[in-house]
Amino acid sequence: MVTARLVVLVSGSGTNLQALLDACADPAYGATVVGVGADRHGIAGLARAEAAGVPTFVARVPDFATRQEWDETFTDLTAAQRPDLVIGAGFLKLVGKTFLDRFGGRYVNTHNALLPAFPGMHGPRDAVAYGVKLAGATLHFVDGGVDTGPIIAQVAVPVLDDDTEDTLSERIKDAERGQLVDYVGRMARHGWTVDGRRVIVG
Ligand SMILES: Nc1nc2c(c(=O)[nH]1)N[C@@H](CN(C=O)c1ccc(C(=O)N[C@@H](CCC(=O)O)C(=O)O)cc1)CN2
Ligand SMILES: NCC(=O)N[C@@H]1O[C@H](COP(=O)([O-])[O-])[C@@H](O)[C@H]1O
Repeated sequence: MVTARLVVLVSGSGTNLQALLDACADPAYGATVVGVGADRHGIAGLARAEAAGVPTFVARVPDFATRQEWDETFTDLTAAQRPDLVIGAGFLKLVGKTFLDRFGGRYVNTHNALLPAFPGMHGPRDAVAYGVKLAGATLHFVDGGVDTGPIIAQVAVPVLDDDTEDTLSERIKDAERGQLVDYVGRMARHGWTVDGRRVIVG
């Protein structure tokens, strides 16, 4: 069976990455994590990759003279792993035109809000502050905007009266990991089509 090559991008604890690593241990899943990229050193996500024997790469924005130079280097480091799909899993850098010219249409991101509500860095915090009763996670293609690309899948969780940003974030992440594993596997095994903003997997 042909297996899809995944590069996963992380900035933090990497529990979504771990869920993908665990799923990929089964050959029937149809995908393999061939590289893990980050925008910072010293994060648990990189340690998880190293523990699994997966090559890692890091490029820090402050180490480059311009954001464009960072984007070009990050693109080259990602391309070196020859990914079929790039997965943003808690990756906290907006990528630029060079990256999107290379990987647009096969860069998917999991975001911890029900888009188009609450894009950006603080989905659960914004959901609690707004007072919504349903929150969740969105798997979407990445385009040139911030969390504006075509939506692949969404999963909802309740917001409880005593929720804080942290308790809601953990409830979302529990649901988000299952959705990510389910849909990345389906995309790897069956492919997908995009018609305008509508995404059909399989
Ligand atoms: N071009 C795009 N790149 C990325 C997107 C996207 O929609 N378009 N999604 C992100 C992930 N994301 C939320 O899901 C997200 C990540 C980062 C930011 C942001 O404003 N980052 C700042 C820096 C923040 C920091 O380092 O602490 C920045 O990039 O300068 C917003 C949304 C993946 N990439
Ligand atoms: N907008 C980007 C963003 O906030 N992403 C969120 O960061 C978490 C990473 O968790 P993890 O490192 O444990 O996988 C996830 O909930 C993801 O949606």
